[in-house]
Amino acid sequence: MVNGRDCALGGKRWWWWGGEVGACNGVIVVSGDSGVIATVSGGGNDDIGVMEVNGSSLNEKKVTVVFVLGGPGSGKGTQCANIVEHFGYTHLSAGDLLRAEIKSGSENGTMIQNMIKEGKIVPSEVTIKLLQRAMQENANDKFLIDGFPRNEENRAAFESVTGIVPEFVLFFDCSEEEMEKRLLGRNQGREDDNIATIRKRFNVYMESSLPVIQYYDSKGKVRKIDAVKPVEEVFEAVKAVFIPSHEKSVSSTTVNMVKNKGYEGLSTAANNWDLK
Ligand SMILES: Nc1ncnc2c1ncn2[C@@H]1O[C@H](COP(=O)(O)OP(=O)(O)OP(=O)(O)O)[C@@H](O)[C@H]1O
Ligand SMILES: Nc1ccn([C@@H]2O[C@H](COP(=O)(O)O)[C@@H](O)[C@H]2O)c(=O)n1
Repeated sequence: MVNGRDCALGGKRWWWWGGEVGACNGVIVVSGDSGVIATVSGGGNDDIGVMEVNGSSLNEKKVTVVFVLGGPGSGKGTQCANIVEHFGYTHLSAGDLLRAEIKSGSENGTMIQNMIKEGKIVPSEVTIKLLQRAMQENANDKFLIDGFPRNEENRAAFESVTGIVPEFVLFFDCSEEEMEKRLLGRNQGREDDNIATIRKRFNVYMESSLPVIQYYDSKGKVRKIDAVKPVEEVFEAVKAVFIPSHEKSVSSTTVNMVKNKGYEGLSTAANNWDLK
């Protein structure tokens, strides 16, 4: 599976990978299968990830993660931009991180480029490392992870390496016909937005990604959105998922007050509020 070692410490499980243990910044780490424990202070090497397993913690930072899934072209990136603006999340697109890795001249660049051209899924180890680094480098503690996990290997490896369980999974449900039309019209110069690669991406989505969505559905974590509708209508449905339930009930109360008692000053805002 993933390159790393784990061990019990203080009743918790810890995982580390990459670099030298002594270079890690102020975190307790474990030096391998023998269970030798080292407490490290000072130093600093961003390539090392140390996480508490079985808790949503990343380098001692508690994080909230929402996975954003759906077929290629279902509108994940478009809606993530809206969510960032309205709800203060940081958007991490696995595909964008992989494309940036190609541009950076990384040793994995050629392999990643070939996988993307073929619509295939890059090994989890590579993608998870990019996601971890992006979360560690960002001061925010709320992340939308878009286009990940793409298969069972992605899902299981992310969970065991980071210990992060998603808050929920936002699933954009869209017909293949509509997705194909959108991808062919996207016009962002992406090497994989051609009909041959699009077909391969659809096959990978059906065979490998849908089972992941089904897995989370069985855990009651999927929030399904009808993504065939226009952008604004899709976002109305997305908002209803992100607005905490207590806020919804407060606005519901407000609407009832407006309806029952005629609070005219509040009526426009309250009536425009989309209650779901
Ligand atoms: N609801 C919508 N209606 C019509 N067009 C849309 C809608 N949402 C997004 N689009 C357009 O469809 C194209 C694909 O959208 P987007 O890049 O957000 O999809 P995606 O799911 O992130 O794709 P990928 O998985 O390939 O990265 C873009 O050109 C975008 O402007
Ligand atoms: N978890 C992932 C996500 C993406 N890829 C590769 O990137 C391509 C483009 O992804 P988008 O989300 O930007 O459409 C995708 O087809 C894969 O080749 C991946 O390997 N693993």
